[in-house]
Amino acid sequence: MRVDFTKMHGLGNDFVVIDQRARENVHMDRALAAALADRNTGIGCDQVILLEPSEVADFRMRIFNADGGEVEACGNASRAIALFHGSAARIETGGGLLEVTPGNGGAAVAMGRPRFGWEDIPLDYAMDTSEMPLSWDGLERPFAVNVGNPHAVFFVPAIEDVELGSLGPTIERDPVFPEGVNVGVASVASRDRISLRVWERGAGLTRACGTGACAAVVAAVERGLTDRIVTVALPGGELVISYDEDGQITMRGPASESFRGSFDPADYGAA
Ligand SMILES: N[C@@H](CCC[C@H](N)C(=O)O)C(=O)O
Repeated sequence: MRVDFTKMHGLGNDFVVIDQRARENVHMDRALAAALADRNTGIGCDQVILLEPSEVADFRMRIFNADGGEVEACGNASRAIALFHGSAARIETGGGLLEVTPGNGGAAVAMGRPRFGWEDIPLDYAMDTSEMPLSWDGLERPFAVNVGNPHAVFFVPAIEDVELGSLGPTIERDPVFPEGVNVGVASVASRDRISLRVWERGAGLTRACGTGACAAVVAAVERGLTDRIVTVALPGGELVISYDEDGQITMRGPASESFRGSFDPADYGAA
């Protein structure tokens, strides 16, 4: 049995998309997702995305990180799926309902409202999430926020000076984050522009992270560092994030498709 997939991209974040809205083609689990995502022996991607029917929205999007773990949200994949679907849609995710509108070579995504409670991130114990009283090798006092998935954002003078490749995994797996965390380092260039690098939970250093961009802007606005509409420059390109007075986050940016193919799950160890 062969399973069709589409390779999609959002600013260098890349996805293997499997559409199971009409019927289930494959049972996805941690081992199969990790095997498909492997860049040496699999198709290669940052996240495997599964589309399924939904009872509460137009369809459901499931997200598996490159390590195979299933997670709640993926901003860049949301734009890619808007493009794949081809028209405006409401999408059910583990992190909440998203509204996507394709256009201008990408999409706008209404990402919902951020959550700031320590139990919502989640953290292991109560503390001020807007300035966590912790540090890791000079990276200190992150802003923790859940934008559908958990993020810790550190504001630093220069993002390229941070050893994110070694500090990222340490912070991601610190017991203070019982479900792990995505780690962002951000620098504020002006009231409407920041630069950002992200170590993604379960995927490592990626060229862009859409939810990371949302988290960084929410953190910057809440700390009074920027206005509410901010261009976020990531290694893979730019996103525009707005965080309105009502607390709603909207992400705008590009997405693309590169190729379609098929695979036999048995070649990746699936029964
Ligand atoms: N690439 C993403 C985020 C994917 C999930 C994340 N690694 C997590 O574990 O929460 C994005 O564009 O938001």
